[in-house]
Amino acid sequence: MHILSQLRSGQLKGIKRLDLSCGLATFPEEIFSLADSLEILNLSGNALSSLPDDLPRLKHLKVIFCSDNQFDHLPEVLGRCSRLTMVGFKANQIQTVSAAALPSELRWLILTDNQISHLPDELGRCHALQKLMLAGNRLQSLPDTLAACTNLELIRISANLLPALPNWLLGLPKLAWLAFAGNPFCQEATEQASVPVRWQDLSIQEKLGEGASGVIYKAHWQHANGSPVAIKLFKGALTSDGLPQCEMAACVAAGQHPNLIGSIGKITDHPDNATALLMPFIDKHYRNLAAPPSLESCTRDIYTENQRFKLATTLNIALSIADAAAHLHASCILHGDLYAHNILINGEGKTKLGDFGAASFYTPGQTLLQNIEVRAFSYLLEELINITDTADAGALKQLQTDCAHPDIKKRPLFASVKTQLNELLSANKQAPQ
Ligand SMILES: Nc1ncnc2c1ncn2[C@@H]1O[C@H](COP(=O)(O)OP(=O)(O)OP(=O)(O)O)[C@@H](O)[C@H]1O
Repeated sequence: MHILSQLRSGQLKGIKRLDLSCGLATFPEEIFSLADSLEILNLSGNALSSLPDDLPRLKHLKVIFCSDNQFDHLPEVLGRCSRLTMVGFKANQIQTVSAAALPSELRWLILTDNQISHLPDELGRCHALQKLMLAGNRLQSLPDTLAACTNLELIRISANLLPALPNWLLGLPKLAWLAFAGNPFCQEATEQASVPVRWQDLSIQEKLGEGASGVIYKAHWQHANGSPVAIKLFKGALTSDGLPQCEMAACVAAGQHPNLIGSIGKITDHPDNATALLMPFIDKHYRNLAAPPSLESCTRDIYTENQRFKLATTLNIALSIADAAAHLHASCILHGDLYAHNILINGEGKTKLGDFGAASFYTPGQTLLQNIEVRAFSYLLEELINITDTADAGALKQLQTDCAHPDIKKRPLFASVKTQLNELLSANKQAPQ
């Protein structure tokens, strides 16, 4: 984080990224002194309601974040910033998004947690769009023109007022991550008999991890016979993917599976009325398979450079995740965020899929939605193949290509994926090592 005096004194000359959060009510003119270098401007957490008309003077600007400010419209000047590819205006009071506000090279648009009831048809002209985050708005419809955004890979439309899931979603050839829970058309979760857990019966210990939506703590629970548990304490009423109560409902409904982190129950009686979920504790030998996407990679996870697997390990990881996904689909749950960064893995290659923040319930009549998740699996498979030491990944690559088929109907379902992976595992065991 930078401070205003550094900017004013000229200390920041030449920087590519500026982060300023200091109660700004107006855009500091001094930012233009960085016009020759600035690519990423983060003004989140201020009191801004407008941007200057001459913003395009920041001629290298690629990314702008203005989350947690006071905008009531998406500033039209953004549409004139020719290099802008990422626009993040989460948690404002935006009601109006006009066509003029959309930069032509837009890849990533975040308008989560606003008051938007209408989006312009011209959004469909943003052909580079890969990531569209609209959870927590008042949308009653989406522009049909979005069918032309064939590069869209991730869509969040949870917690809106949509009467139905648009048909064109199933025609998007690259769509892999979809979240739609908390809309009027959605299946209510059948309330599962989950164990009631009282906050008073828990003693909180160290922090285990933190994501955008919550903080995870280790804890002891009176009824756990001495074994540790984990708590996810949600940060707010809305996450970047949807509503905490939808996440908890899906996590509880998912039940038990060896490759899911799973849940124990919903926590009641939190002193600040925070939403919280009790989960089994996953021991410290497990770590995240990858880190979440960067601004550059947009939709693709980041792996550490020296991470390599043998073919047998890759096949086992793939099989365990296909099995977990098949288990979820058997209960009509779409995970919605099937990503390596949501998979914990231990030294023996055992995996646990977690984070149900983007999960949605679908009806048995919407089974084609499963094929969207199969595309997410294909990305995971592609990444795993890239870090696998083998001269013979041909058959696995073919499976990956099939799972990524641009025609959603031609992708295999997870049951078939599992069969194929089992065959590959048997063949690998018989091959000379
Ligand atoms: N049951 C658990 N036991 C141990 N560690 C856990 C457990 N659940 C989560 N963690 C740790 O906490 C991290 C964050 O968890 P999680 O992905 O659920 O948070 P999040 O807020 O939903 O993240 P996101 O940014 O994707 O919304 C995980 O990556 C993992 O390292």
